[in-house]
Amino acid sequence: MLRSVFQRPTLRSSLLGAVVRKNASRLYTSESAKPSGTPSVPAMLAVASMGFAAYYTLAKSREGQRLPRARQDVEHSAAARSSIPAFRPDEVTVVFVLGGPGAGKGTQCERLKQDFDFVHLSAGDLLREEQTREGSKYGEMIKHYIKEGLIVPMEVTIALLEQAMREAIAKGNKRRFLIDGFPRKMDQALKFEETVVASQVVLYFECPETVMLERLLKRGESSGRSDDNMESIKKRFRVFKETSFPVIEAYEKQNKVKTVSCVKPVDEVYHEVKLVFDEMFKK
Ligand SMILES: Nc1ncnc2c1ncn2[C@@H]1O[C@H](COP(=O)(O)OP(=O)(O)OP(=O)(O)O)[C@@H](O)[C@H]1O
Ligand SMILES: O=c1ccn([C@@H]2O[C@H](COP(=O)(O)O)[C@@H](O)[C@H]2O)c(=O)[nH]1
Repeated sequence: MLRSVFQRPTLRSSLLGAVVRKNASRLYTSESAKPSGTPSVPAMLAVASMGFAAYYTLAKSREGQRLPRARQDVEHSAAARSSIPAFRPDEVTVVFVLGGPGAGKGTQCERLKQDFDFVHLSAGDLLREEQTREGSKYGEMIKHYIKEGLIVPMEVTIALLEQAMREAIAKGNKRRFLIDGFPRKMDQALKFEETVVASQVVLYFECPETVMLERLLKRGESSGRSDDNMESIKKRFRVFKETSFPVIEAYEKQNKVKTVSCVKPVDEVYHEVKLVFDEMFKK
């Protein structure tokens, strides 16, 4: 049974299938859970085309930087494919690493990648990199979303993740990925699994808000992150609780979640995490 450290969000559909149906009838933009009415058709079209344009321009702008990648690869990338995933799950392993802001996901991933030959891809890091990349059309938008603790349009994040995966495969033939801090919203989870690759397991770091708050404020003393301050942290907690935690619940219903408490010191948490990985990924 998945335990939430938060007050439980409004009861969501119990099966992922139900979530899919629910999401299909609702317009997802990038913003986190806000009470929404039925959007107008022009609004839906506008947002959909913005998302597509965002993805397309990002893919285009980075095309030249890619490691050997044929034109047909671009044409088969997420924007163009309808339902052909980029990778096969028997060739590429993806572990989603989820948990509240400051739970310790990045810290544990850094340990795991050393012991289990995984590539660690933090969605937040990729977005921050894109935010400061010279010439990026999305820098300002990403900056705003991060400061406000909102979820960047999924087309941008998925394109960055897919590209980073392709680069890791081309560079070192690495095929195991820890995707840290993604998916944060149900539509991202579904789109990633449909267009990139299905995940194998979800590692959920459970941590009370009080502990995360203390860690984030301490990290904020030196991180330079625009969102490691009380105002942004509160917003990030709310988005996690309302939008991201339901993703974990949905995966839990598929029996894909391994939960580890992140409250103890780093080494002790890692001991628990290693037990999970030893069982699943021992060479
Ligand atoms: N088990 C732990 N005990 C004490 N401090 C920890 C522990 N794990 C991580 N930290 C510290 O807490 C802070 C947040 O950790 P980390 O950056 O790994 O979290 P995160 O979940 O990746 O955060 P975010 O989602 O905001 O990127 C860091 O300063 C880290 O050094
Ligand atoms: O899939 C994602 C991941 C992250 N974001 C945005 O980045 C910040 C920071 O993420 P961390 O994982 O804490 O580094 C997050 O609050 C979001 O604004 C995103 O939009 N989508």
